[in-house]
Amino acid sequence: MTSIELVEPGAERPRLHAVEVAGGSETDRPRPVDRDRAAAAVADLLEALGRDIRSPHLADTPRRVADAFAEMLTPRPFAPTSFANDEGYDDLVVVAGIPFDSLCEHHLLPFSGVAHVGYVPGDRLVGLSKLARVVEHFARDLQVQERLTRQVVGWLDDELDPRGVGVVIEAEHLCMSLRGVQARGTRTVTSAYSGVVHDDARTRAEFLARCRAGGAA
Ligand SMILES: Nc1nc2c(ncn2[C@@H]2O[C@H](COP(=O)(O)OP(=O)(O)OP(=O)(O)O)[C@@H](O)[C@H]2O)c(=O)[nH]1
Ligand SMILES: [Zn+2]
Repeated sequence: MTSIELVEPGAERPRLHAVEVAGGSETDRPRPVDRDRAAAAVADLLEALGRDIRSPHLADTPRRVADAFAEMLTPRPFAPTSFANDEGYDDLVVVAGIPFDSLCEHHLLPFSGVAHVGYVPGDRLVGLSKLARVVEHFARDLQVQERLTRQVVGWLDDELDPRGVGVVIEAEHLCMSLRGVQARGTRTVTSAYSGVVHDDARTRAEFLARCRAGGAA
């Protein structure tokens, strides 16, 4: 079982084993946030954008922005505890409507929405809150929605060895609504499945029905 040490916002990012399983590697591992350097870069950015960084209104802005990004890129630590499935529960467990915020790796703008996470247990169950915590763990990174979706599936497969996993994520990307195409209100829906949720159409349909019951369209 993986355990996560306590970290300060902006300290070296804790990595769950599934990151390596689901596509990352030691070479992609982010370095700790250097807040002084980040603040200096924000000051440069403001100047490049034609703003007067000597203005008293902007005096603390570089530091605030550096702190905000450090916070948004640092998940809260958690211990992904699991326990024996003594009763032999063999149906879907679904936590629907888990709210999350992430940062698009293309524009550094937020994308936010809900994740629906389900699995069919094997020998182990996981604490329900951990399904929300693992979404946050992978969301607090520079992301694309497809990778986030697959990382949550990979983590559950790796951690629990369940009979199957399903994850659906619905989000609005501010880079699509505030700028560029300015398609306000559009939602991107991604999904990833493994095991019986992938292979068995009835199990997948039941998972999607429970997602809808939990708020999915
Ligand atoms: N597949 C995927 N694309 C994303 C995600 N977040 C943002 N994007 C897209 O990434 C693309 C980047 O496209 P580029 O053409 O390089 O950048 P751009 O000129 O800013 O594109 P526009 O947004 O169309 O103005 C855009 O189409 C975004 O909508 C994501 O999570 N998944
Ligand atoms: Zn974007």
